[in-house]
Amino acid sequence: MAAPGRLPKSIATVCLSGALPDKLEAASAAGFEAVEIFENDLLTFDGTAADVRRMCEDLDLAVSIFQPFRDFEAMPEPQRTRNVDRAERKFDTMQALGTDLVLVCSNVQAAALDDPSRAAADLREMAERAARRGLRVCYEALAWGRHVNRWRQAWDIVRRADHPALGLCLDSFHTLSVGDDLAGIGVVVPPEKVFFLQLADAPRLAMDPLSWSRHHRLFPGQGELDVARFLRDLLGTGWAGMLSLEIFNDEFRAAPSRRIARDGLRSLIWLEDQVRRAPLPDLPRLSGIEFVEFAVDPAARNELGRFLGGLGFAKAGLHRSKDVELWRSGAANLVLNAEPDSAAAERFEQLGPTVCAMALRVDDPERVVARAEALQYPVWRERIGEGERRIPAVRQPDGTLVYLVEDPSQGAQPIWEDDFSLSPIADGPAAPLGVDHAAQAVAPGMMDSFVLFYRAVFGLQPEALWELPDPYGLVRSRAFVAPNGSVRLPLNVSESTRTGTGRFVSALAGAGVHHIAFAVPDAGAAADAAAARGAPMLDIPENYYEDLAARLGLGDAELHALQQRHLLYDQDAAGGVFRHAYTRQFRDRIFLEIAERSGGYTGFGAVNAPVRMAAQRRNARQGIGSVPSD
Ligand SMILES: O=C(O)c1ccc(O)c(O)c1
Ligand SMILES: [Mg+2]
Repeated sequence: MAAPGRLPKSIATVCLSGALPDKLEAASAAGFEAVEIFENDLLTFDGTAADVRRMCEDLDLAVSIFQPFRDFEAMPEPQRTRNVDRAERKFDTMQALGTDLVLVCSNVQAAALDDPSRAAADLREMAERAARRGLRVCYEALAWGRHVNRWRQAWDIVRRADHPALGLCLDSFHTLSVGDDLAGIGVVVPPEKVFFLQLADAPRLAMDPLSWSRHHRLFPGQGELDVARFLRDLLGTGWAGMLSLEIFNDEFRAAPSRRIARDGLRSLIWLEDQVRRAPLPDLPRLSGIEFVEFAVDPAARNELGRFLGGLGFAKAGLHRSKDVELWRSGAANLVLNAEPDSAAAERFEQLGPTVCAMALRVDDPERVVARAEALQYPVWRERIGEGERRIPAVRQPDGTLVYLVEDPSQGAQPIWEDDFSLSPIADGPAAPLGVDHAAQAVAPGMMDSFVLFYRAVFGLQPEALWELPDPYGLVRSRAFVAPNGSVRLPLNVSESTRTGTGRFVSALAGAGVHHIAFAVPDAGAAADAAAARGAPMLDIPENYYEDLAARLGLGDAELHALQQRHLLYDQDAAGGVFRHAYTRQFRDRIFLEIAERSGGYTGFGAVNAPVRMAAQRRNARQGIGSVPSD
């Protein structure tokens, strides 16, 4: 039974990959109370409807609905009579399945009559036949229905049919995709006549609703439709039924069903918070990336230390009880973790030197932990030594850790002082003000899991998607940004295994941070200092600067100053300017950036990414900057 406030939750089998038993197990393991049995999943199952019913019973799952029943209403004879026979046969199936509800979606046939009273009469007859067996029918307007494609039209027909066993099915996608909403629904539809509710989000795409719906639906919170408002409008009528997810998505169909099912449940928990039905602990107030942590062993640490030294990083502290070093430049912190028998060691054993974690500064770490746990994200607490601070972490969808540390600028004792013996270091010119952003490569099909994670746990907003041409394929990039701009996390994904992103993902069997940008007050001075230290900076071709001059009309002196330092440049419409430069790669797996923002620039220099990616490939071919990997 659902807790007070919470509503029971269901998921359509069509959302999940695998054979029907896999789908049911995944739904049950995630904690759903019910499943929509999608007819195709039954047709392709090698067993009877009664077998499905038993499986569901064993898994503690109710069958919330059987669907879809297509092209039923307002057909001319002889299809009309045939449809009634077809309905009786599906009622048999429903009874064997143990569900009392069937979904009829609006007719898409060219032969369908544009006659609401005929549609009403047909549905009334179906409802009457259903009622004789104790069954019920609900009617859904598909956004591409031949004559019925809005919920108000579907309601008009249900109202005319006037049968207690006939009600409405609402589906957020069909309503929101055509620019409609549920405003005012309470005035016309009694809440008890909404028999079923399907929830789906989607990205905004310029596409016909049918293709959009069949391939690109997402869980609530993963897309751009206002599903929360949709649900709020319905709850406002006093309706309190089951929340059911119905997502047709090509990536979901290919992904492990357990991850997708769990994301589905999380999306509904998040949505219940959005509509204040079952509030979660408040979102954190974020104030930056406190550190990025590398998994190393002593040898890799030496090599990585030399690489970091090029940007002015130096050892600034030693952990009191573990083989962990703090490297620092200005206000940017990097942790090099060689402690055996730790989460870092586990990652090092498998993947060699890589970023294994990052830490976000938040107002109250324990509240974030409570929020993450309520959303069923795993929480990690490393063992600690006497007198040391326990830093909790949440696991990202790829298994890497996000530590949560209290913001030292808000009066909290910096974690470094409890756990490290610190040795002061002298900062060079234009030392970092902090970590500007940390970019991650994610495996294809994982992006939407991250969208939900960052939005639901941290309240990060996904920015628009960039499509960046790498010499060997396309990289799609999307940044997640805190509302106050203090945390920026770009995520990159590539279907091609030959792009920089794709190679990183396959080499590292998943995902991780592959690029850390440090905010500097003056990119020119920082680049000069890096050059003086012999940092391996990425060469940028002359053509880039010629294009810059043509595109943005920069003066010769400014252009020369950029070119000399391998600096890239971008500006936005409001006059914000971005100057940045990259190092070559460390072992083909991580590179660093110095980044100067001015005039309120909020982007990442995405226009320059193709130039950077091509330069990285050129450098890699020339055998520079990429020490052979282990
Ligand atoms: O795409 C479809 O055909 C389809 C079927 C059933 C639904 O509930 C739906 O929203 C869409
Ligand atoms: Mg639907």
